[in-house]
Parts: sequence; structure tokens; C-alpha cells
Amino acid sequence: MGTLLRPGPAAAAASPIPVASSSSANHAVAVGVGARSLRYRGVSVGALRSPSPQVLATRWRPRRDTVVRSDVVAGGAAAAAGDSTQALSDLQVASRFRGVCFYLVTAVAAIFLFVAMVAVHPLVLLFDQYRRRAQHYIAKIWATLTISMFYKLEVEGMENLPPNTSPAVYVANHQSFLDIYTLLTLGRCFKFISKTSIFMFPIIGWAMYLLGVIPLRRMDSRSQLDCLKRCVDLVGKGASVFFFPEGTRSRDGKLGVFKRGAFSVATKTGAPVIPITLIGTGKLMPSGMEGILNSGSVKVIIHRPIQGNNAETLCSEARNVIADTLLLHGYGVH
Ligand SMILES: CCCCCCCCCCCCCCCC(=O)OC[C@@H](O)COP(=O)(O)O
Repeated sequence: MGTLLRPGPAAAAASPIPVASSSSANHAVAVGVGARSLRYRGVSVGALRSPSPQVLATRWRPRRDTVVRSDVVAGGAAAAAGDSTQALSDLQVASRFRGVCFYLVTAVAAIFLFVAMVAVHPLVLLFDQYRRRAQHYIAKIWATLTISMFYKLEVEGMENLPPNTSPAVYVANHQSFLDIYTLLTLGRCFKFISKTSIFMFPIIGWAMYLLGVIPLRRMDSRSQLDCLKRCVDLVGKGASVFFFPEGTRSRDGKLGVFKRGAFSVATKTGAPVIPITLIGTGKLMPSGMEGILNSGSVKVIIHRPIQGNNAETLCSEARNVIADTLLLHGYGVH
């Protein structure tokens, strides 16, 4: 993998924890996905916007089972204009229908499983306050049940996954909400770091509280420091933590810059970093298109643990191994 073209070492940004800028991110949605759609239809305009057209050409080879953002927009506009022949195609309707079914299944499963979570919580607090294995097991059931009906999941490198008794810092690329479901199926008791707004979701937000998910106000430097402190504390007590070092879902499908926070937790605690590459979730449910679910499959690649005492170096190593794997699978990296 080391022989692949790489854009350079991971550029660690100034703030230690990933912070998203929503306005620029939204712009990226419009530009990036629009470019994909043109490529998808065989027009080469997308190449003008990408430094790596071969990569995009590979990645966005025509697929009849994938709806991209501009398809939905175009379909909606046509419908509004009263042109029934250009209304949403069967394909788009199928992706939307699949999306509705997905949320129905996951909501019903969550209602029942949340009751189980509440029931075991006193015991969890008494006997397993930091790892909360029972709660994570229930979350694993929820995720497995949900995704098993909608996409095929392949996991490579299970042997690299440390046991729940070994604290570690897990990091992965982030393309979609489906990343969370996919990662929960691994059955490891890592604490996600989550933006605070997700805690507002009924049931899911409450379940996150029971799981011990760590809240982060992304634009608040004090919250960032508190979050890192909590992570160091948890790892010291035998639990694991999970970061998306890009801090936000990729809008154009390419791997973004990694923040250093996760890696400073690893160097402060001596815990290993476990890099994970997620492939395909962004095609199934792209960022900004949470209402649809395309058909397809997802691959998870768990890389070998890396260790070190320099956060910058760990950050570059982890990003490089994920970037190489994404390039190998036809994705781009920034
Ligand atoms: C009741 C059944 C069990 C329910 C278990 C629910 C467990 C949910 C764990 C949720 C962990 C959420 C982690 C989110 C991490 C995070 O915050 O990443 C940022 C993004 O994603 C969205 O950012 P953006 O792309 O900028 O909108």
C-alpha cells in the first residue's frame, strides 16, 4: 500500500478536536456532488474540479443503483414544473422508499432496545461504569438488526481489533451517518465523541447518554479541552474512545484533514491507535441526503495498531494508512 500516490503528510490543524464549518461544508456539497453527477452521466465537467480525474472516474463509474444529490434535485424540480415524465425515476423512488423503511426499522428496534438499556443501567453503573459492556452489546444488536436488512457488510482485519479489556484510541474516516451503525456492529466498547446536537434526538440521544458518549461543542475550545480530558481519563480507567479525526462527514467523498486530538489522547495515555477505513457508506447514504438509502455494500478494514509518543507522527501514520486504502478502492483524498 505504501507505493500509492499520497497527497502528503496529514496536515494537523490548529485546534486539537475536529471543528466543522457548516457554510463552507454546504458549499462543498453543492460543488462536489454536482461534479459527481456530471461524471455519472458521462460528461467530463467533473474532471475540471478534481485534481485526480482517474480516481473519480474509477469511483464514479456509472451505477444504476445509486442516487446522487443532483438526481433528487432535478427530479423534484421537474415534478414541480408539472413534467410528469421527468419526475423522480423508479430508482430515486426506490432509494427513498428504502430510506423510509430504514428509519422505520431502526426506530422500532430502538424503542424496544432502549427499554433493555434502561433496565440494565443500574447494574452497569454499579459494576462496569467506564466500559459499559452491556449497553454496547445492546447497541450492537440495534445496529446489526438495522443494517442486516439493508446492506451487506464485510469486515477485514478483525484480528487487529483489540479485546474490550484493552483500552485503545480508534479513528476512522467519516462519510455518512451509516458509519455509526457500521462501527457499532464491531462490538467494541469505545466511547464516540459526538456533537451535542445529536444528543437532542429522542431515544437515540438518551441511549447515547446511557452508553457514555462524550459530548463536544465543536466551536468551543473549552469544550474541546474538557472532551480531551474526559477521553484521557476514560482510557486511563480501561475504556476506549472513538474519534472521526476529520470532525465532520466528507461532503465530496474525499478524505479530509485530520485533527490531532485523538492522537494526543493516545500519546498521553500510551494507548494504541487503531485506524479503520470505512468504504461505501457515503455511497449508500451520502452526507446531506439522509432521507435516501441506496443499495450496495459496505466494507470495513481494521488496520494494525500503531503506537508512538509523538501525536503529529501518529496522526500522519493513521491518516496515511486510511488514505492509501481509500485510494486503493478508488476514492480521493485531499
Ligand atoms: C436504543 C438502541 C441503541 C441506540 C444506540 C445509539 C448509539 C448512537 C451512538 C451515536 C454516536 C454518534 C457519534 C457521532 C460523531 C459525530 O458527531 O460525528 C459528526 C457527525 O456524525 C455529523 O457531523 P456533520 O457531518 O458535521 O453533520
